[in-house]
Amino acid sequence: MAVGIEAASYYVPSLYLEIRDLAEKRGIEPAKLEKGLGLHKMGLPDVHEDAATFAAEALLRLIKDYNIHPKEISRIYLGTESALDAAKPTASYAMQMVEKMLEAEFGARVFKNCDVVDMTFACIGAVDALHNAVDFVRVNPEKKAVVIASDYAKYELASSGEYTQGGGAVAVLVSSKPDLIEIENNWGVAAESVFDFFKPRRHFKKEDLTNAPENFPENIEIFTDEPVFDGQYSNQCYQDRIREAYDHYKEITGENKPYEAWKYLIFHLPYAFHGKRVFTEIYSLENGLSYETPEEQKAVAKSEGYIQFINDKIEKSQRASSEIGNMYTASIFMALLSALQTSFNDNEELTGQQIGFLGYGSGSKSKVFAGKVSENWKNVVAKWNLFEGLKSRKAIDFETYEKLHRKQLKHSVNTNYKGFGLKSVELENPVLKGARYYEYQG
Ligand SMILES: CC(C)(COP(=O)([O-])OP(=O)([O-])OC[C@H]1O[C@@H](n2cnc3c(N)ncnc32)[C@H](O)[C@@H]1OP(=O)([O-])[O-])[C@@H](O)C(=O)NCCC(=O)NCCSC(=O)C[C@@](C)(O)CC(=O)[O-]
Repeated sequence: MAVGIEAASYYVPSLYLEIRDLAEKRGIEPAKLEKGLGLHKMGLPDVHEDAATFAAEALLRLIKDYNIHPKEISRIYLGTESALDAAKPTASYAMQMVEKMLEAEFGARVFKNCDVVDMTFACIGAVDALHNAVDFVRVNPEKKAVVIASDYAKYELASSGEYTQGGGAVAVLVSSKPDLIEIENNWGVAAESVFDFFKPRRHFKKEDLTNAPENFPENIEIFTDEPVFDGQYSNQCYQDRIREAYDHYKEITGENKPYEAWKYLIFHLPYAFHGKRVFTEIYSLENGLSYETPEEQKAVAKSEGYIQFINDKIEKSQRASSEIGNMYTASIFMALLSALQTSFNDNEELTGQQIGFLGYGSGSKSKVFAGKVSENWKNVVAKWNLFEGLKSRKAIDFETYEKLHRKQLKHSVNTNYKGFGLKSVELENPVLKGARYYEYQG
């Protein structure tokens, strides 16, 4: 039975900063960011936006654009690492926002019987959600599930992660009528617990710990919005995990060089050029090329064969990432949208083509799997207008960016915005302290 993605939609935050402006202010050569990492713009949430509003926007668009009856949705699985609360799922906030918008047409609490949950494993959480949703539909072919990937990738100012920031959401409808892409049931998996990138949630105090060792510092403050990370080590973990998951995929499928059959290779993209930079290892192993020394690795990356391979199989998936930045869980889904939108715009025919996916989440895990493009794919893509949509965002200057980052702005940059927005956070009432309230501004 065919199971996969029937429909897809996305939301990108309404503001952006030109990467050149950041490079200039931080004293970084713009060519390093543009030509080395493939960065052009950095997508940024306005004051009223967060992972919940991104998710709600993408979900509402999915329902409206494809005329989905919301009661047909049995499950909403949200992959995120930008959770707004450690207990109440971000999916529940998104669900409530969308329910309110649908009330006039479908009545109150349209998702009353919908199974809603968050899944977290850094950037691979939404691939896990997809994996689970696909399994769910395989067992229940008459049912449908929505997977949402929603995140805000925020790093410390002036850190090496700063220029890779971004955000947004992608929502997909998973069913046994996969009009966009059928997902095959072969999942290469590789996991290892490492500290390449993580977000410790507590402010540690020695007095709070019953068994604190003698040398435990009196008070450690760790802020939670921004990750603790080691950039080059995270690159290495990513490269190791995808190699292991790719090997596992080969073991499961018995295929020899699976990537050769893939029309596109869709990676988790922490920045646009990451996939093409790390795939050199698998490419070398598959083609019997030496990959030991840095010189040999450079030679593979610069070889005519590899450059042709990138142009054919990876480049189109990078385009949206260059304009948005890291979307964490949503990056791999956006890379798929980017490749399909480009093929659509170029009038290419993709029906029946196989697409390979290489997901990664820090901490760490990779999943490698494949899908087959369906006959109706163009009808699904026709709703996106991805690159046109990106043009409607508003550019901000560097000073505004820094204030936004430091949470120093009291009002939205786009006062006349249209869409979901955070209206208030309860600070006084002890039984509601921290509750977040959202409204739609039409
Ligand atoms: C990603 C890094 C490590 C990059 O770190 P970096 O130090 O900014 O850059 P680099 O030195 O690794 O690479 C710069 C590239 O620019 C080139 N370059 C240099 N100068 C020029 C010039 N003038 N003209 C043209 N090119 C130039 C240079 O040659 C090189 O290209 P190469 O040749 O190696 O391919 C950093 O940005 C970082 O720490 N980011 C945050 C962590 C991260 O994104 N890690 C990625 C892997 S882990 C992951 O993907 C998971 C994650 C992060 O999404 C989180 C999750 O799972 O939740």
